[in-house]
Amino acid sequence: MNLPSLTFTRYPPHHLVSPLYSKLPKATARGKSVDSVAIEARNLNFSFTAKQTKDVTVLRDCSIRIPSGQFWMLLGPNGCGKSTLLKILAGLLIPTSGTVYVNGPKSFVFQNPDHQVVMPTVDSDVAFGLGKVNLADDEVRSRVSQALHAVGLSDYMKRSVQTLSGGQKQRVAIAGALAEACKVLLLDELTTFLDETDQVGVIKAVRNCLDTSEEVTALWVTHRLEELEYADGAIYMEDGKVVMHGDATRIRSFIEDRQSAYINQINS
Ligand SMILES: Nc1ncnc2c1ncn2[C@@H]1O[C@H](COP(=O)(O)OP(=O)(O)OP(=O)(O)O)[C@@H](O)[C@H]1O
Repeated sequence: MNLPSLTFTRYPPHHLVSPLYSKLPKATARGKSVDSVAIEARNLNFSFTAKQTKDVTVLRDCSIRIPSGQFWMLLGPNGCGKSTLLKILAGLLIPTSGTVYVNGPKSFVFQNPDHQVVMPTVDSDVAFGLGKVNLADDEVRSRVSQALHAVGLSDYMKRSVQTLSGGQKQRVAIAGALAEACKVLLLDELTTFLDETDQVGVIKAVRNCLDTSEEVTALWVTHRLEELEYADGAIYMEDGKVVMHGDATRIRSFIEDRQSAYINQINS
């Protein structure tokens, strides 16, 4: 794969970067040709520092690469470091060492749907982030309308956000990111608090955004193996390390084998 010239942020500044693993992902998905990278992290290490106790090492030498325009999922047991990795990619945490490149603008959507929406109506919430750029009213309306269409909420434009389900609120948050021409969506366990209908609605909305735009890339943290059917690729972590990286079907089988072995072990 020919890599574009990427501007990496290097942590700490003097750190020497080792080469990427050779078995990073294939550059094709769902018939799309993929010729650029949206997210790349090399040799990330991260520890939480605490005054009273020992530092907690959370990420150990993690390297990932996600091609542009693809929907990837990040899986692993509780506490393995998924959210920490996502927050580093979002720029919300600074790694102890390693390098990070994420195409911008990027947007982080949190787990709790009630933390996503800030304005009284759907259209005003989607337009909220556009307030910081100087756009004509027509352009704002057009972006809001296109973004709501992409997440399947065109008919909800004037609805009070208080009347939305959790999944609809997540979709409004995603629409807000799309209205701001977001290139990378970082999505942290969005389906955790949702019922089954809402779960499917949110994941299909993300899949649809990517299918209708070559420009948007998404990384989705989840515990639900069944969601992998929507993914172009996946990353599996354990204990702060990237254990597998690439084909979603292969990763699903790997995790299912791991779970069966664990169940057999506790039953024997
Ligand atoms: N602020 C913090 N200070 C110290 N340790 C933390 C802090 N935040 C998270 N951790 C620890 O870092 C580790 C990784 O947490 P993280 O939330 O990234 O895991 P996760 O894989 O997303 O877990 P889950 O699936 O349960 O959401 C855990 O052991 C957690 O206890």
